[in-house]
Amino acid sequence: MAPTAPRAELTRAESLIREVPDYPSAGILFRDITPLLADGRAFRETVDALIAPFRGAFDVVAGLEARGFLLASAAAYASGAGLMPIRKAGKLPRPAAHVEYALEYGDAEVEAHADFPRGSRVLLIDDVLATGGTLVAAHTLLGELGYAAAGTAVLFEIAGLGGREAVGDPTLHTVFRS
Ligand SMILES: O=P(O)(O)OC[C@H]1O[C@H](OP(=O)(O)OP(=O)(O)O)[C@H](O)[C@@H]1O
Ligand SMILES: Nc1ncnc2[nH]cnc12
Repeated sequence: MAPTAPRAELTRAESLIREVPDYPSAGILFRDITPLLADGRAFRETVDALIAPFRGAFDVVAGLEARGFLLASAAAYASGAGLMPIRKAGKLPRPAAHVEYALEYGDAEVEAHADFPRGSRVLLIDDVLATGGTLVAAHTLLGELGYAAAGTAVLFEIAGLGGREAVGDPTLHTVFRS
């Protein structure tokens, strides 16, 4: 696995995150990571930085639909771990667990298959932490499936919305924060 990039490289990657006011609704400052993903070097360095604290401590990477998939699949590939997609309700043919939750701009439901042995160590990855509703739901889902939380890694943490406190995971690692 690649070594973690120098801070200057990560600062450049962070500068690529675009702020979009009033999307998807009035009053929301949307953090758009697509320009960062469009830059191959920044994409690779941020994925490496996401998983660096958890090296050797997980068997599976779980990603939240949809933007979390982009990071989690790259992280799973880079680390040789399996990939667990946590999908919005109604997208999986044989969901084994289902959780409803609220996020910064709406409500949602997530589901997952039980394709890994109970006790598997799962690293949870998402792009943005806002209120924490999504990650709390994902942790509940992992618990219902009998998996062990190996850690939580997020690309961008929005401060001031209580997300870190809601998630309450001492391992929570965020590469960038507002
Ligand atoms: O901390 P929270 O308030 O829960 O918000 C964070 C979540 O919101 C976004 O997902 P969204 O459901 O908008 O899905 P998307 O990736 O399909 O855009 C983002 O990708 C996180 O998963
Ligand atoms: N402000 C925000 N920007 C991007 N994704 C989000 N998910 C929840 N709040 C968000």
